[in-house]
Amino acid sequence: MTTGSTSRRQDLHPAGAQERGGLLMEGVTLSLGDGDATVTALDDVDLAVAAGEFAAIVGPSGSGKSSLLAVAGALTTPDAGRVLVDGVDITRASSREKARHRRERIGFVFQSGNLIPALTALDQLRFALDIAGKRTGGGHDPRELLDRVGMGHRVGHRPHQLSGGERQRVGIARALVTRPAVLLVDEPTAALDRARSDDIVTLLAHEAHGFAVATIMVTHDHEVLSHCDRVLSMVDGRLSE
Ligand SMILES: Nc1ncnc2c1ncn2[C@@H]1O[C@H](COP(=O)(O)OP(=O)(O)OP(=O)(O)O)[C@@H](O)[C@H]1O
Repeated sequence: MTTGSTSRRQDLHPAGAQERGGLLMEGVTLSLGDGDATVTALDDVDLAVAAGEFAAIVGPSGSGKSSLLAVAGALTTPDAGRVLVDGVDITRASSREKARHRRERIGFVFQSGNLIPALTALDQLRFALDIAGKRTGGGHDPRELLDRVGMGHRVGHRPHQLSGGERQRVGIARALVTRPAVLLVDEPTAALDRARSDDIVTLLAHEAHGFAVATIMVTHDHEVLSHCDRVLSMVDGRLSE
């Protein structure tokens, strides 16, 4: 773990990474609920995650971590502030454009893979490419990517034929196959034991650096933080280093 000094960040960037914009959030504020029940889920949040950087966000339950991922992923529009993904302001986009940004520029990894039950590992990735309009170009080769994440021997398996760690590997490959600029990861180790949790977070760090993806992982698992380049804390909707 480092504090993310400039020199370290530059060291982490593979060639070409500087051409990508990563994630930038400026003055992001989000209120949820109505009337007396209104909660400030995000309170003037500033965050810059560079291409190829792997940042973790920790904080107590209800502090705003999921809200931050939702705003960064163009799922929720903030009340104020702006969010740039690879240089594009997603807060000003129409619903249709937001959906396109999500498909083309943003990858999501959930707690336990969230794979489609009927599809093989290979088809999970092909389907993601289809949805992003990248089946014939612009994405990674699905077989090569599955091989890279250690799943080359399981391409024909469906989710129920895979272990929890294997499902998570396929979920990570699926999120990366479209070559997103930003990868948003929500509690990826919640369903895994210690050894598999370390494997999965090591893989995320490797791919964030190798593919120059700005990666944000929300986690309650403090044991995996040593694999991250930066750790940020969220308390009452405010983010601090
Ligand atoms: N749809 C909603 N309507 C009203 N308040 C909400 C809504 N969603 C979340 N909140 C509130 O916003 C705040 C931030 O919630 P958020 O889910 O972002 O926290 P979190 O840090 O992800 O929590 P956890 O670690 O438990 O998942 C909390 O006070 C929560 O109760």
